[in-house]
Amino acid sequence: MNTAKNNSSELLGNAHYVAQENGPNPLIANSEQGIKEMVEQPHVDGIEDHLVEFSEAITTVSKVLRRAAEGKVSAQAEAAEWKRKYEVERERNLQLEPKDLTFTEHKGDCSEQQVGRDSIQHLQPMPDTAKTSQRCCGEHGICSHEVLRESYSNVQCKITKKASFKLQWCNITDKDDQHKHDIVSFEKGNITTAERSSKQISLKWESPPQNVLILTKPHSTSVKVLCAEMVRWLKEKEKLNIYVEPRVRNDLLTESVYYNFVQTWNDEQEIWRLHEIVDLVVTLGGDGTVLWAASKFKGPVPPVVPFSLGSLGFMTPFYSERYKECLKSILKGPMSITLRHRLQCHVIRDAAKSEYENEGPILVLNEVTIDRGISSFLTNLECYCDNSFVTIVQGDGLILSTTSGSTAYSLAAGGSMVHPQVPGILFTPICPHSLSFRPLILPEHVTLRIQVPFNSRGHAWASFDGKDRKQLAPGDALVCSMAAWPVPTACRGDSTSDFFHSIHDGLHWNLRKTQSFDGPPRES
Ligand SMILES: NC(=O)c1ccc[n+]([C@@H]2O[C@H](COP(=O)([O-])OP(=O)(O)OC[C@H]3O[C@@H](n4cnc5c(N)ncnc54)[C@H](O)[C@@H]3O)[C@@H](O)[C@H]2O)c1
Ligand SMILES: Nc1ncnc2c1ncn2[C@@H]1O[C@H](COP(=O)(O)OP(=O)(O)OP(=O)(O)O)[C@@H](O)[C@H]1O
Repeated sequence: MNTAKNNSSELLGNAHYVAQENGPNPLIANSEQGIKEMVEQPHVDGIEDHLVEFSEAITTVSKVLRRAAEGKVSAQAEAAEWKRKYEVERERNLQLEPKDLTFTEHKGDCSEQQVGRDSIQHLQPMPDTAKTSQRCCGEHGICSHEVLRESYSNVQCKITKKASFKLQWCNITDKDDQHKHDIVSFEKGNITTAERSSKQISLKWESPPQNVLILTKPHSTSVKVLCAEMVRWLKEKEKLNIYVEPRVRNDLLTESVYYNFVQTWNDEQEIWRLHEIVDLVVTLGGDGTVLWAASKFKGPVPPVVPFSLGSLGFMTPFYSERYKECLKSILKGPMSITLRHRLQCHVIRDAAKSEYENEGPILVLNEVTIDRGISSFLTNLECYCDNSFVTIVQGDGLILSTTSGSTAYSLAAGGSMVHPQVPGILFTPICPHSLSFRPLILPEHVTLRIQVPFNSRGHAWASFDGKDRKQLAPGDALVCSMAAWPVPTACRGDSTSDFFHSIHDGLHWNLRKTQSFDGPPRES
C-alpha cells in the first residue's frame, strides 16, 4: 500500500514538473485537480499488487545481472590463477624429469673429490630440487657410486661405498656395449624405429653389493621366522650389512642378542637418504609390502627383490622356500629387471596463497584414486590432460594408474591389464553414471589435472596406493604426471614371462574348461 501511495505522489510530482517546464497550461492546471481526485479515489483492485510485483521483478533482474557480471569476472580471474598454478606445476615436473629416460652404463664421472665432499655431509632431509641436482651422473643413468658417511647410532661413522651396477638392454648387439639413444631415426626422411624403450632390461653389478635392506610384512609369524633365518644367512655366508626397520630390529633382538649387528634408522628423516646406502632391497610379504618398500624411496630406488608371502603376489615372483639359491644368483648377477614406472602426484589447495604452501609430491607405484569417500553424493571431477579438457567424471571416482597398477584397483574398475613395461597412464572411472564412459590409456608424457569444481556438492578424497587419504575441497586439484624415479624389481624369468605367470596363476585369467573333441560334426 505504501508503495502504491509513493507511486501516486510520484505521478503528481511529475505532473507539476511538466507544468513548470512548459509554462502555465490551463489544461494541465485543470487536470491537476482531476488527477488528485483520481489518485484519492479508491484504486482499482490489483493495480498496487501488480506494481509491487513489477518493481520486485525489476529489482531481482538487476540483482541477477549484477551477480552474473561479478561471477564472470571472478571465474575469469580464477581460471587465470589455475592456469598459472598448472603451468608452474608442469614446469616443475618437466624440470624433475631426467633429460634422457634411458638407463645405460655409468660413466664414472662423479669424481673422488665430489665423493669426498658428499661423504662429510650428515644425513639430512633434502628438498626435492636439491635431491634432483645431486644426481651427479643423472644425464644418462642411475648414479650408484655415491659414497656417504653413516651417522646411525650403532655404526661408528664408517664410510661405505655403494655398489655400482650397469643397466642395459638385454639383446644388445653393439660391440662397444653402448645403448643407442635415438628411439626414432629420421635419417634422409626415412622414419625408422632404432630402439624400443620397452625391451627387457638386464642389471649387471660392477662392484659387489654390500648393503641389503630387508622390509617385512608386519604381524606374520612365518615372515618373522623367514626374516631371522635370511638375516643370519646373508651375514654369515654372504658377509653383507643388513638394514631393517626399527620394529624388525627390536623383534630380532628380542629373539637373540646375536642380531646386534643388524642396523636400522632412528627417525623418519634418515629414511630420506636410504637410497644412498642400500644396494638391494628384499621384501618379504605380498604386493602391499612391495608398495610399502617403494613408498620409502622418494627419489631413486635400489633394485627390489620381492619374495612371495602373501595370497596373490602379482609383483612378488620369488618363492620364499628357495631364497638362498635365488639371492645367490641375484647377488652374482646379471638379473633381468622390470622398471616399474611411478606417478608423481601433487595436491594443490585452493586455499594455498602460493605454490610453495602446497604439500610435497607423493609417488605411487600402483595408482592414485580420487573418490567420494564417505560422502553419499556423486563425485564431480573435472579432468584436464595438458591443455585439453578431457571430461567430467560423475560417479564414484577416478583411478589414475600406472601400468603396474593396471592389475590392481584399475582392473577391478574395468580397466585393461597392461604389461608393466609399457609406458602409459591409465585413466579408469569408478562406477561412472554414464553408459559410454570407457577407460583410457594415455601416453607417459602427459600431465593430468583433476579438479573438484567449486559447485561440487561434496568433497572428494585422494588416496595413494590405497593409503594416506587426503580430503579435496571444492577448488582443490590433484596434478599427476609420470615420476622420474621408477622402481626396478628383479624378475624370476623376464618381465614378460613373469607378467604372464602372474595373470595366469594370480588372476586365473581366461581360465575355462577346454571343449571336448566329441560334439557337433565338423564343418568340411
Ligand atoms: N576393489 C579393489 O580391487 C581395490 C580396492 C581398494 C584397493 N585396491 C588395491 O589395493 C592396493 C593396496 O594394496 P595393499 O596390499 O596395501 O592392500 P590390501 O591388503 O587391501 O590388498 C589389496 C589386494 O590387491 C592386490 N594388489 C596390490 N597391488 C597389485 C598389483 N599391482 N597387481 C595385482 N594385484 C595387486 C594385493 O595382492 C591384494 O590382494 C591399492 O593400490 C589398490 O590397487 C583394490
Ligand atoms: N613393513 C611394513 N610396515 C608397515 N606396513 C606394511 C609393511 N609391509 C606391508 N605393510 C602393509 O601390510 C598390509 C599387508 O601387506 P601385504 O599385502 O604385503 O600382505 P598380504 O595382505 O598378506 O598379501 P596379499 O594381499 O597378497 O594377501 C599392506 O596394507 C601393506 O601396506
